[in-house]
Amino acid sequence: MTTLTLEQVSAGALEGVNLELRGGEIVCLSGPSGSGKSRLLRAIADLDPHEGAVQLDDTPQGSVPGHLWRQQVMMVPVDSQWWSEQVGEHFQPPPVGVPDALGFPADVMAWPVSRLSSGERQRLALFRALVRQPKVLLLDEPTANLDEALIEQVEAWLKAEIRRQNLVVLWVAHDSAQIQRVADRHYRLAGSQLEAVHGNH
Ligand SMILES: Nc1ncnc2c1ncn2[C@@H]1O[C@H](COP(=O)(O)OP(=O)(O)OP(=O)(O)O)[C@@H](O)[C@H]1O
Repeated sequence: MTTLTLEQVSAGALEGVNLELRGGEIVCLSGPSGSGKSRLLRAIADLDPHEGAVQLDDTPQGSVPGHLWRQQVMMVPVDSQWWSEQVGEHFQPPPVGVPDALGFPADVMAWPVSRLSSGERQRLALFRALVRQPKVLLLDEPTANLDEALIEQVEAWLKAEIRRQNLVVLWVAHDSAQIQRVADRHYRLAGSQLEAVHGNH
């Protein structure tokens, strides 16, 4: 089973974070705006400098070039990046189909990226990350741009894929109802520390 280990990680205001995350388990992170949730995800993805050690199974983060690390430890930011004109050009090889839960018609791969709404971009960015089969998914508010009807549908799909692919998942969420539905563990950022939240989230 995949394990991601954080030992004495300090990034921004956060200090000395120790965490062990296991495949197939969803760990939610919450905390006030600006408390450092995205910054912690970026540190784990080797996108921001930090102190302390991050290790994926036996591989220390520093022993692998950043782009190769991120193939395994993949972050899906709230605002995803798109670099080609057509949606399908971001998927190599093109997927056989798009899961129904994401709510797209069959021709979505032929759509120009410029027509995508923020919610469509977010759903396609999640799909793009999952088809690349990383070992770790760092999800920054993955349903932030979705309407009520889609939130639970996308959540359920994500949850099923995470279990099926045994992914290690850190999921930043603000909505306590969502945390209740998806989290196996929940930590809140409080000042410079991560605080475990037990029972009723
Ligand atoms: N590269 C950086 N250098 C210096 N400060 C930064 C950097 N990136 C983020 N910050 C600051 O660190 C703090 C935490 O930012 P972060 O984006 O992690 O917050 P967040 O908890 O994800 O907030 P939100 O819920 O609003 O997205 C903020 O005050 C931000 O301005």
